[in-house]
Amino acid sequence: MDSWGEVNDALQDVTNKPDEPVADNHDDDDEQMPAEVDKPARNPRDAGWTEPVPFRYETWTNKDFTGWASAAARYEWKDEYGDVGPRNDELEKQLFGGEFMSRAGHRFEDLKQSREPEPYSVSIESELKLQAIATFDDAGLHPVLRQNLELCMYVWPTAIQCYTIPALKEGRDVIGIAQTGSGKTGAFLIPILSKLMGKAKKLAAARPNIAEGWNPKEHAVTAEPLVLIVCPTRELANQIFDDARRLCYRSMLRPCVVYGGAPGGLQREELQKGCDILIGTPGRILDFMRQPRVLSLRRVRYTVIDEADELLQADWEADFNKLMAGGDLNEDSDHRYLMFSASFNKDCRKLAAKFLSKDYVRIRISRPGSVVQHIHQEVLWVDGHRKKEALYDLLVDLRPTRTLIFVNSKKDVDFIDDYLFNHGLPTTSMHGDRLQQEREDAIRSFRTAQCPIMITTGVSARGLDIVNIMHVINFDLPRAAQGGITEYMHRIGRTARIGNEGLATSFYNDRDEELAPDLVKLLMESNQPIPEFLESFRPSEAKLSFDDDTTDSEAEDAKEDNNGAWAPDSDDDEKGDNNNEGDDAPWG
Ligand SMILES: Nc1ncnc2c1ncn2[C@@H]1O[C@H](COP(=O)(O)OP(=O)(O)OP(=O)(O)O)[C@@H](O)[C@H]1O
Repeated sequence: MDSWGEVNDALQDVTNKPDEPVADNHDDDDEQMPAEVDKPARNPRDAGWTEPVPFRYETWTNKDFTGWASAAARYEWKDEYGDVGPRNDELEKQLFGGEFMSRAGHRFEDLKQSREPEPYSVSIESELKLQAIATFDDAGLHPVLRQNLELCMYVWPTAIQCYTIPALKEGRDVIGIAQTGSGKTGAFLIPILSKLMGKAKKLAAARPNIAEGWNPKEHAVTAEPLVLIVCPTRELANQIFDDARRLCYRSMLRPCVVYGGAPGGLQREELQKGCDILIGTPGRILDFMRQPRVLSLRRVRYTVIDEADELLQADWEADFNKLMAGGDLNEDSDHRYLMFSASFNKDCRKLAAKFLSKDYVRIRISRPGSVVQHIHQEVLWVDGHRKKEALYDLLVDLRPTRTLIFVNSKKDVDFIDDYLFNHGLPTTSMHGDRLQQEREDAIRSFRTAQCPIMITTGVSARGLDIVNIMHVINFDLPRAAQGGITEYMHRIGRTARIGNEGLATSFYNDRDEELAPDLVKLLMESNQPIPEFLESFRPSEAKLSFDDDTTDSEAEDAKEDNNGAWAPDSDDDEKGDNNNEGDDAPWG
């Protein structure tokens, strides 16, 4: 897309205005898709879209299939290596050579720490005087890790990395909050792996010398990871595993990933080859914890909870406690806990504090729950009965670009996918009822742009980092039960990552009114246009207020501080905005 003006013209063609009402015969509770209306006119090929590609049943349903994401190649250490392993050109190409890795965009400057004035607010809560690093060279990183950052083409640290790296160096527990796509994964992986690389030989459990051959019956060991990273979805676990494979390159640290839906046997075998960094979804980690000969958490030094506010929800308390207690088996008191997310309200903060040491450091870059400025947000009025035609029009009117479409139910994912596919658009789709092989195929074909349009539920709202998603479409806006405005923020954060720009278009009609007040505040905060039909939801008070993790004393201070850009909304404090009872249970 060349100009946002061009985008705007296309968007105007799509919407029907609320002042020209079209009869909407939908029962409010009826989530059924409407019957097909007019056939779309333009051909996707004329619009430049590639041919649709069907799901590869023969490949993915082959019982001998071994191409699971969890089996991806990683650097295998040999006993005879000294401190650094030799290069492996083939693997290096696979790990770093990809055109499918996100690269820093032209707005990356906005994410850096040392700009005056900074384009975001920074709040550090700690009795430590935390000295942010300005460059990776300031950070005293292990040389192998430093080289791996170069291979990743990370030139400058982002603000959350600038503060988290020294906090971990000081040996503190951390809550890290920063906007979507601002490098939070690196913020925990870089300092942890750098610290461990120097000591891996001393700390890590014994493992087989795989280079001499691998026979599970003879060589299998119990996995005793030094790092446990827990996250809510399988796709996110795989993505963190990919980052860990890159950053562990040429070191003896061996990452593994475990998640539901994929063969447990294959994952067990990888664990039994030795595992220093374990990434996974809670359900599968707990499964392996019940097999003490396969997995023991007694050596864990770092437990990281990614998307922590999602995993801290009350529904998951029992499992969460078990996971955290598993790590406590480490008799050594030197065990750090870290929690990260782009959203964190006050309730989460209270819960989180129960698991962290008293002197934990809280690092907040920008307001928790805020949206990066380089997402262009558009809200269009589209009546329920013509949403799918509007979606088609939008897709063929804009220049083809990688597009992620969110709907609120699994049934509608299937429906919209069929509709667009049958009208010649190159779609794929994913939701929590799909077989794991279908999920992995969908992500792969979306990532490689074989199918540049993916339709999905909230299961893809958090964490997913796919290069060049230029457009996120909320076919349905999230309901309160699906996380409301927090979910909206995570969904649209799949575009405009690491300093790139992107567009988020949301279809709105009177069934979305419950979201309107929060949506308007978020649009105002991020300097986005407010459409006419949302004008009446503008807050009456001049200063915007939000439900975030600010404490009562900070709230008082903020009320007194008339210069502040934002302040907490004490009325909202009790609400808890993360009740994600949505469509897909996060625990894989
Ligand atoms: N310092 C850096 N320089 C360049 N690219 C980076 C840097 N740090 C991270 N990245 C890249 O930025 C992208 C986004 O990072 P990441 O997925 O960690 O974001 P996030 O803050 O966790 O987002 P979300 O809240 O959506 O989970 C990734 O592709 C990552 O490789």
